Amino acid sequence: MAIKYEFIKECKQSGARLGKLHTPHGVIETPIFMPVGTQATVKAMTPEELKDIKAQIILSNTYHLYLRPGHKLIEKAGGLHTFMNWDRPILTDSGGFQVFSLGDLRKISEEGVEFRSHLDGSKHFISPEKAVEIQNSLGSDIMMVFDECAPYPADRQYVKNSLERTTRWAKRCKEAHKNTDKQALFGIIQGGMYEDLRKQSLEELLELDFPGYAVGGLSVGEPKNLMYEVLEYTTPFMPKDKPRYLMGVGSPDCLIEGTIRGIDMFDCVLPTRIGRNGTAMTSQGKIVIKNAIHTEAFEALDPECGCYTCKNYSRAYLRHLFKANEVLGLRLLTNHNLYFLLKLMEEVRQAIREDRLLDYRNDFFAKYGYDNI
Ligand SMILES: CNc1nc2c(CCc3ccc(C(F)(F)F)cc3)c3[nH]c(N)nc(=O)c3cc2[nH]1
Ligand SMILES: [Zn+2]
Repeated sequence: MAIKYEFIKECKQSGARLGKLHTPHGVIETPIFMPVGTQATVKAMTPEELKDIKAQIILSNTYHLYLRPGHKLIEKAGGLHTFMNWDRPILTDSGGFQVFSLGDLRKISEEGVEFRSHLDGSKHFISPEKAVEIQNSLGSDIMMVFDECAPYPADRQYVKNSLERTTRWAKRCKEAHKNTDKQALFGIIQGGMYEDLRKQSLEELLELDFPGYAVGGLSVGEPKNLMYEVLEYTTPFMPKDKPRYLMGVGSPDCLIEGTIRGIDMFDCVLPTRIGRNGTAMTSQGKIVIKNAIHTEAFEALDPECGCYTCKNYSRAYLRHLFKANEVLGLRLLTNHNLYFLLKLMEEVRQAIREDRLLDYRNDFFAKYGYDNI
């Protein structure tokens, strides 16, 4: 068995789940936030620094690594864990979302997707089988099926046709997946914002009996309340004894609201992306460090934060680094933002243990403000 999900308890106040995900590269406590490492690196962070802030699993990407440096090269290097010196769990996305959102899409057919590389415009073709082959070469602990993430908004007929093809592709991925004892393949539920189509997608994928399921097709520009609504009529029908991954979701409010609605795993580029352009998530809401008000602010970024950045540097220094375009600036802010979200999820897990996640949510928003990041 490549992975084993251990359900520990449900929060009496909110229905959120506490669990453990056992993988060949270690145990992951859920609910969990997964740092994004698109090109085999969580930008500006070394694996040791990721371990220091208690990152348990990171994400990487089939589409990017296939285009550069190539999955065959990484296979020759001994797989992605060896190549990037990360010996804890890795989850790879299948590339479907990236092809649709990054590549210059040529056309989708039953066979797969033809696209031009966003790097050099060269023509490529990814099929479900190819997406599985790439992830088998990378050796990730958790692989995702090749799916189509329908755009938002999209009309009902398009979404229905798309989810049905995604199910056929999921079946082909399962048949092409060789390394089942070491690598777990997760199904991805589509169906847009249509309750009956979500149910259809889930039922079709349940028949294929994946070890874990992701909720795809969300965080694609829809209002947050609509995303929450889709979760409310989808997660209750997902297997209780298997992990649930909400793809592309990671602002603080969504992590808490998603956990309350039964999600176990999250990812998001926000903490690393906004960290590189000088925005910090703090317990008092977000801070734009280049703002002049921080010029002579000699206090920590976040007085309540225990991270390396907040223990050793002032806002004035961080502002100076960003104004001077110094690399250390984005490293320190990335470190803080990742620590902030990982710490948030640790507090969420503790709140579930003590059956008080709704209270935790109210306290958090009272301080943080319900504005999103
Ligand atoms: C931002 N919103 C969003 N992101 C979405 C993603 C990408 C998630 C992802 C995975 C790995 C990485 C890596 F860079 F770290 F590798 C980066 C991002 C989706 N992925 C698939 N397969 N189906 C979906 O239906 C889907 C919906 C998504 N909404
Ligand atoms: Zn900090």
